[in-house]
Order: sequence, then C-alpha cells, then structure tokens
Amino acid sequence: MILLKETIKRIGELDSKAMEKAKERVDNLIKPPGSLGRLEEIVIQLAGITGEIYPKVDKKAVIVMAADHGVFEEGVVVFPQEVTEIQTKNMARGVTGVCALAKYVGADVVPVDIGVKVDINEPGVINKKVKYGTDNMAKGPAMSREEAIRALEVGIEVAEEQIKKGKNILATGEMGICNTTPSAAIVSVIGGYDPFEVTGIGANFPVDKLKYKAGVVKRAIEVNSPNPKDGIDVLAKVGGLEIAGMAGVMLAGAANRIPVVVDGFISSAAALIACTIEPKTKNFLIPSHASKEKGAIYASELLGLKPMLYMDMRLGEGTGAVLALSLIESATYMNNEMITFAEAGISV
Ligand SMILES: O=C(O)c1ccc[n+]([C@@H]2O[C@H](COP(=O)([O-])O)[C@@H](O)[C@H]2O)c1
Ligand SMILES: Cc1cc2nc[nH]c2cc1C
Repeated sequence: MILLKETIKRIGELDSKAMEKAKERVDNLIKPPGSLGRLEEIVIQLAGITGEIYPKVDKKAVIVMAADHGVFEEGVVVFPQEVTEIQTKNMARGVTGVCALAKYVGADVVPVDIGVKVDINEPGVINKKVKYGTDNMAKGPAMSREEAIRALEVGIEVAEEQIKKGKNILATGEMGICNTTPSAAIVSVIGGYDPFEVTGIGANFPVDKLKYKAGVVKRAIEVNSPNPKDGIDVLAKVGGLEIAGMAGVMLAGAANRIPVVVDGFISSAAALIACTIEPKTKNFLIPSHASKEKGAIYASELLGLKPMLYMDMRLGEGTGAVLALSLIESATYMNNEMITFAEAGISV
C-alpha cells in the first residue's frame, strides 16, 4: 500500500510552460500551423509530460500483463483457458502478434505473469504472480482489496524497472482468456452503462450468445455492488489481475512523467481504473487504436481519449499500442528535423 500511495502522491500536472514553448515551435515549423494535426498535439502533450521542448520517445517497451479469470467457469468464452499460459510463454519467445509488431517498431516486449492459473517456467517471463487467477466474480469478489493493491503495485514495480533501464515511453498490453468480461463490468460500473451495451464478442464469442455473456456481467455487478467512485473496489470486485497490473503501469508512468500508450478495450478498462484512482493520470496517457470490441468506444469516450488508428483490430496484447508508438515517435521526428519559417527565410 505504501508504494501505491507514494506513487499516486507523485502524480503532478502537465508542464504548461513547456507546452506553450512546444506549441510555439510546432506552429513555426515550415507548414501551415495545424496541418500536421494529431502529430502536433502529440509533441505538445509530450512536452507537457516530460518538460522538454524536444521530447524523445526512442526507448520503447510494451509491458504485457498475463492472468487468468475465475469467471471462465461461467462459459463466456470459446477458447480454452490454457491459451493464456501458452501465449504468455510465446511472449518471451517473440512469436506473438505483439512481438511481431514490436520487432518492427523497435520496442521491447516485457511479459509478466501477474496471475496465470499455473506456474509459468519460461525464461524471459517475469514472475510477479499475485494469485493463481481471480475468483469467479459472478459468485463473489474477483480478488481481495489487498490482492488488488498488490497487483497495482506489481505494475508500478515493473514500470519503474523499465524506466530505470532508460525507457522513455511505455505501452500496455495483456493476455488473459476471459478478460473482456471483467473489462465490460468495469466500463459498465464506472460509466453507468447497461452491461448489454458494453459487452462484446471478445475472442470470437458467438454473437447470438452475447445476451448470456452480458447477463454474467450484470450478475457479477449485482452480486458485488462495486463502488464506482472507488477504483480499487471496482478492480477487486469485478476486475482482473492483468487489468490491475496495467493500471499500475499507468500510475507509475504518470508519477515518473513518462508517457503511457493505452492499447485496446482491456487496456482502456485499466485506464478507467487508474483515472478513477487518480484523475491526473489521464494527462500522461496516449490513446492508440479504436478496438473493434463493442464496449471500446464507450471506454474511449469515458476516458476522453480519442483513438488515433482505425484498423478494425481487436487482438489486445498491446498490438495497437505498439503501432501507435511508431506514430508517436514520428511526431518527435517532425519536431526535431523540420526547419522553421524563419530558418527558411520566410516571414509570416
Ligand atoms: O484489447 C482488445 O481490444 C481486445 C478485444 C478482444 C479480445 N482481446 C483479447 O482476447 C482475450 C479476451 O477475449 P475473451 O473472449 O477471452 O474475453 C484476451 O487475451 C485479450 O487480449 C482483446
Ligand atoms: C489465440 C489467441 C491469442 C490472443 N492474444 C490475445 N488474446 C488472445 C486470444 C486467443 C484465443
């Protein structure tokens, strides 16, 4: 609890002076002001986060939190639960979707076992297991408040380790069969939405059975009555260990003034938890893609984070966040490489 409390305390405001200076530079680059759109906004946000007029995001890591879910026993997925274990190992072997895209983008993949239901003995997977999967949230709390806090702190620890190693931008990713179910519950509770509106197919659950899946989400909320104003309560009652870990990464990024790129639906649910715990966290988050998962648009709206990529993706793992890393880095190249009107001898 001490680490969590201390981390939250360190989260400050964006550096408005650095943002003003960055905006002035970006506006003076040789282009009609505003014409590089979101790239311009990104540089200004990065300046606010880092306090630098020439921010760098060249040391990239995607932290992939892996965990299992007790609500699996309610029959809300089509894939076997063992996929979590197998894919967690595959993250360290470099052969998953996020590994492929991270290789292209030049980002390290950091897989973390925060709650897979079996032991993962794979070199390269960081063992930070808090619990062998959550309990079935349709019958009671997914985990205790203490476990939720511990999982948040695992995320903080892993992020801080990466920051100590010199990473200047982080992305969140996850692997967890069943995790669209707790994510839908989180979005429903925090946003006050009907579970039927925010429950989607996840990893190809049949559309004609979605009512059943949403009913499980509804039951989990009714059984646990989470307090929407208390992010840790929501996390413990209807969340997941990997969701907690990602929320911890976001809090640590904000505390250390390092940008954190949010992946798809599950990462967005984690962002909602982090921002409920400390609303200032939002300023340090950068959205990536619009996940095709049904509830993703609601989560983005709640967060006030406008996606930058519309690629019809819904894999998770950090795939969309990693793609966005390349765009975010390209924004810093715009800032560093372009000349200004004055340098070109044009007076405007
Ligand atoms: O993040 C997303 O946008 C996303 C949307 C749908 C599915 N997923 C991934 O698929 C798994 C969850 O789907 P499910 O059907 O098992 O709940 C989990 O491992 C996620 O990484 C991820
Ligand atoms: C194969 C597979 C890979 C995944 N990666 C993230 N979620 C996943 C779900 C499945 C089923």
